[in-house]
Amino acid sequence: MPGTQMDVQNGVAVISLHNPPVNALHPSVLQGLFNHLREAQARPDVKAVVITGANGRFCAGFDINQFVQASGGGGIDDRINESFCDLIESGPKPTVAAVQTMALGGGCELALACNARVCTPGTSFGLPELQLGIIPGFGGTQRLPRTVGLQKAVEMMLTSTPIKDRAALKLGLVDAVVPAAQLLEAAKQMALDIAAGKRARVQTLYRTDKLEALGEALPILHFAREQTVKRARHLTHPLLCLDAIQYGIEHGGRAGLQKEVECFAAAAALDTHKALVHIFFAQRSTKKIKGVTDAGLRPRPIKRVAVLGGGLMGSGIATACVLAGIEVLLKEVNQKFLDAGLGRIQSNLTSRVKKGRMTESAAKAAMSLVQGALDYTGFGNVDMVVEAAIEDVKIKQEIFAELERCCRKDAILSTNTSTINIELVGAKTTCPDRILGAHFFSPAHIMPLLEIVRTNATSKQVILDTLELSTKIKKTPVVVGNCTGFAVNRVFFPYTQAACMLVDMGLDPYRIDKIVAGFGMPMGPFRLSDLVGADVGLHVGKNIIDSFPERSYPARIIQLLNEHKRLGEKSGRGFYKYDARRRAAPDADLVPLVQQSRKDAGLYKESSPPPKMSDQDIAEFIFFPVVNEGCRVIDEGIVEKAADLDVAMVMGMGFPAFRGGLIFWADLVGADYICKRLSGWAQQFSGSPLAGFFKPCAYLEASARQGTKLSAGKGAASKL
Ligand SMILES: C[C@H](O)CC(=O)SCCNC(=O)CCNC(=O)[C@H](O)C(C)(C)COP(=O)(O)OP(=O)(O)OC[C@H]1O[C@@H](n2cnc3c(N)ncnc32)[C@H](O)[C@@H]1OP(=O)(O)O
Repeated sequence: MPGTQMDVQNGVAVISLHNPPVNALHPSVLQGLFNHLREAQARPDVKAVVITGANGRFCAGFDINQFVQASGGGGIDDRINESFCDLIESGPKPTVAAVQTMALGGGCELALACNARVCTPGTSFGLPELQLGIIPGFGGTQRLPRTVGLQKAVEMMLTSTPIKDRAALKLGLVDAVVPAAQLLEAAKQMALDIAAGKRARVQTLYRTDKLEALGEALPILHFAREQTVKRARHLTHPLLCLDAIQYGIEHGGRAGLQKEVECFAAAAALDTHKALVHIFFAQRSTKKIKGVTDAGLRPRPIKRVAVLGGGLMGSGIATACVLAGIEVLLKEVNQKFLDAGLGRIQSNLTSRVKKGRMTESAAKAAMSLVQGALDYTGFGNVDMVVEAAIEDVKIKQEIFAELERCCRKDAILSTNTSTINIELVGAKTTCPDRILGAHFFSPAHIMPLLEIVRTNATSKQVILDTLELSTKIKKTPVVVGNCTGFAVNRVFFPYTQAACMLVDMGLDPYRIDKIVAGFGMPMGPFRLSDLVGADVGLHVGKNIIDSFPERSYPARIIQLLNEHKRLGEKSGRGFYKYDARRRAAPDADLVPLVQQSRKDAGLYKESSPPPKMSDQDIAEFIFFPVVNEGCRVIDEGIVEKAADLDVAMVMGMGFPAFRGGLIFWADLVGADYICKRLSGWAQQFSGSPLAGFFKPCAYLEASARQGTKLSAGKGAASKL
């Protein structure tokens, strides 16, 4: 049961938070804390109080589960802030926080309310509430600026980025950093020193020495607001956070606390908060696979990986591995390609050094983990192979047959194919249980998602080991079933196809891109097509069309771009034209291609006006077919749960996290509405092959009819 414990020794009451694994502030922990504080403040044998966390961790903040269970901010109100002021910051006896490992969110706010803080090396301090769609609610908007200065506090809150012990010491967020074994003693001594008047008792809420003068503070806040509107124009809660900070600066910390409560409640009422909390838990639940992670197996460590192919993908995968300390054997077909592959890994590492993300010596150490190879010598030593050769079934089949001969009998054999059936890839082997897809997204050392594609034959152990690898190389894994496009590319195929259809219907591609970016995607479908390359688009599109001909729109414009060598960014022209710095601009030369595509499609006559469609119509025309395909993927069991698809869409395609992922968003819109709109378009195109593109699938229809949530999963919506 979550709670607190109190132990009084030599005049100091040590109160520890207990709620494994991260001592989150569950209401019963807060209740226990306040009860113990009241007791300690009243007891004559207590001179001072130390607050710490059990099991080597201080606290990761308010219990986020409460936001799911209780609506409207999980029951956070101004009574908690009053207790922080009256029992921790300004009670009769001084308080010191003894912090290990982490003080995040409410945990950091708790530490800030104490009169001093001591921590262990490596501890992180931060207020990451904004990443959950809320703002700090236990006084962080007031106490952090008064501790580290406004500029730094605003940066920490708006970016949700924690700082480490050394930086915290420099900024005055902690008073001392001591080894773990000395933490409690140091904190107790500091508390007694404050009680004895040997050390000043700091009540942060009333401090002004670290705050910039009003004339300096207001421009900082103004600039932060401008930047927020520019970078996160869909989000309100960062502005609410700035409102609370500003109010406190103008009216004092105590009034600021009141404003913080109001702003917190306003943020907590928004869908953004619900969506981001959903993503927080969904991201953690992708690692829990029924029948695999609960099967009592232990993951085998992967220390050596062979990567086949040193192209963009292979070199990115190799980079991700060496960054995690994994040895890599990079194989290429000839010395020239091998040198190019090694060069790419080196330049990935150099770029990290330039950005200050790693030291030169760390980059050198990482590069030393890579060994080049032109044949399969050395493959007998690897724990796993990731094949990233060209997308050709025959070549892949030969490679896998060779891998079975050269690798250990327990080595995992994976392919990074984005389109080819995994069973086909392994067809010429006798070890289907060791074969799976490890589908990385480009650039593989940066993109956070790893689709782990299992076939019916892939063993639990192999899936478990690959899950472990994903954690090691800092990727979020999503385990998916084997089908064309797997989860991400399959669900997203209607995205580009619907956008191309709109162009063929007479709409301007640049308007479409603007609307889709306005929806929250990092870029519109045409800008994305240019980034990926029209040649890649054509190749992937062909696979999709071959697999799902009854619901595909063969986008002629992509073919025309290929014919005219307008492959996108890499060739300087695609839907857009690009300058030397790869900045995109609309291109008038695209017009003849668009006209040709429209002529071929026969959906629009140049002499008539384009159809009248609002921005919302356009967004729905593009995203609702994507939802429809997502429903099929859930229904077919390609993903284990809808939340996995949400994570895959956010991390693989940049679907806005603040909308909670594809299916979470679709449920907010409503299955019934989506189904009606799709049926309307299917009707509009009835008699033409396009009707199939929009036809609602059985799962969506059943959800709409029965009023069940799309996220409820397979079986929830009976198709009868
Ligand atoms: C009023 C206040 O201002 C409001 C708040 O405090 S809101 C909360 C603010 N705090 C945060 O946002 C921190 C969220 N947590 C994290 O960033 C990371 O979990 C962490 C850095 C603490 C630990 O990361 P890591 O070691 O990779 O472990 P991770 O898998 O993320 O978490 C371990 C478990 O703790 C849970 N957890 C982490 N923080 C939690 C929290 N604040 N509440 C409830 N559960 C939490 C996770 O859900 C996970 O549970 P699981 O094992 O059942 O899946």
